[in-house]
Amino acid sequence: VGVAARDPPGRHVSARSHVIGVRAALRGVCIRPGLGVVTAFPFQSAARAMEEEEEEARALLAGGPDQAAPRALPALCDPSRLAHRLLVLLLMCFLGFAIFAMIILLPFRPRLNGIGGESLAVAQNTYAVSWFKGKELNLVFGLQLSMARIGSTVNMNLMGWLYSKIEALLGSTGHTTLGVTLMIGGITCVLSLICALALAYLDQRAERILHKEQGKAGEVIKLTDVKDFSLPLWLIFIICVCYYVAVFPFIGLGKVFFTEKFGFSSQAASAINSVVYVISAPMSPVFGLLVDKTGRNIIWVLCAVAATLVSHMMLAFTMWNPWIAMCLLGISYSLLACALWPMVAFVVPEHQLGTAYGFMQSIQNLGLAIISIIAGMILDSRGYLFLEVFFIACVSLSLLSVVLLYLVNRAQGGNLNYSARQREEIKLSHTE
Ligand SMILES: C[C@H](NC(=O)[C@@H](N)CCCCN)C(=O)O
Repeated sequence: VGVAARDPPGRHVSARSHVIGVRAALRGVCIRPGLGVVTAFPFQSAARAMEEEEEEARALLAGGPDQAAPRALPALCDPSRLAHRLLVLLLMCFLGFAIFAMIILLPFRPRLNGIGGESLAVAQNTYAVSWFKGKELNLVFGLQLSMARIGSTVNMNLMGWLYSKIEALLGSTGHTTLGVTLMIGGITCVLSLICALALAYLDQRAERILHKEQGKAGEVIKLTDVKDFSLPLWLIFIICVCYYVAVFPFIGLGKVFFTEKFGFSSQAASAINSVVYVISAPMSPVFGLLVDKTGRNIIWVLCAVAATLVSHMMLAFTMWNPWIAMCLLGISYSLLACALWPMVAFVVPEHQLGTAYGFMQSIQNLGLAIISIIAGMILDSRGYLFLEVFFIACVSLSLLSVVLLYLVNRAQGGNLNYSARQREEIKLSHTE
């Protein structure tokens, strides 16, 4: 490769031409080092290949706005480099941090945060896949979840303090103090907005620079895409609904459960009830990294759902210290969130990702709305043991769906359970 080369008219060409020569050689062209004499075989197609390559080189060297830019850009501004992806990741995380910090303030917090939080989550998931698929996707989901949890925790701890400071400053309680506190909390949304705008700009810029294809022929986004969703995707949805209905509504009713069944004080019940989210903040990125390094998403989801089942059984049928069960729930929930949500990206084409994630959130929330009502009714009429048995049934259904997903994926030769090495090999073969 390193031989001196001259093009046919005798002009010296740059090192890039060596590469061009070698590429041409690979296409069936023989180059005689030093002389720049090219023997083509077959001549015409090789000459065409050379012409194409030289045209490409000229465009690059001439500094065409799109083609040349990525080579000249510093790492932080180059969308194909890790440094730039990390910048994008930072924006994605702060987008979630701020909005979830604010959501926790809303008077209708239990689910009604639908318009803001859930739509944001769809956008965040779609950005994550678009920027990190085939790279650090599970870790990115873990980090996003972690930042959302930190946002909520910071907020829960800060807002009471802020309210009392404003109360002391204004010398009164009531709506003015509450309004000012909420107003200050709302500033976090401005931070979110800035992150969202920056992300939108960087995303469009990357599309332009990297020539990411948008809306190829036939790739129109339609709501009716839903009817074409594959069986594995539907199973992912079922796992999601059946799993989350046994976690979020349980935490919603958990405080009373711990006071009534285990005789905890109100403060201790609050502490144990929040441990699931407290664990998920540091553990989600760790599990995300683990899933990235090992692959095998279905197996991790299976472990997470099975561990959740054990945790609910401990809470239902034993009087063991409930901290053990709740810590297990926290760990398994963090693992599930990192391994389950990124799987969607493996079973739908990129242009349907937003629809798929939107649909997943919708049915998750529909399930949560219905099950929360049913859970309340069971609690009122039958008490906590029945309620726990109900949650155990939901998790068991989720477990069954994971096993089905494993079998379907295997039968169809799907990629959901590939090891990290298999994924890497496939990526390399596509690059080649
Ligand atoms: C990752 C998973 N996300 C959800 O459940 C979404 N519905 C987003 C929730 C956003 C806050 N309402 C999770 O939080 O475990």
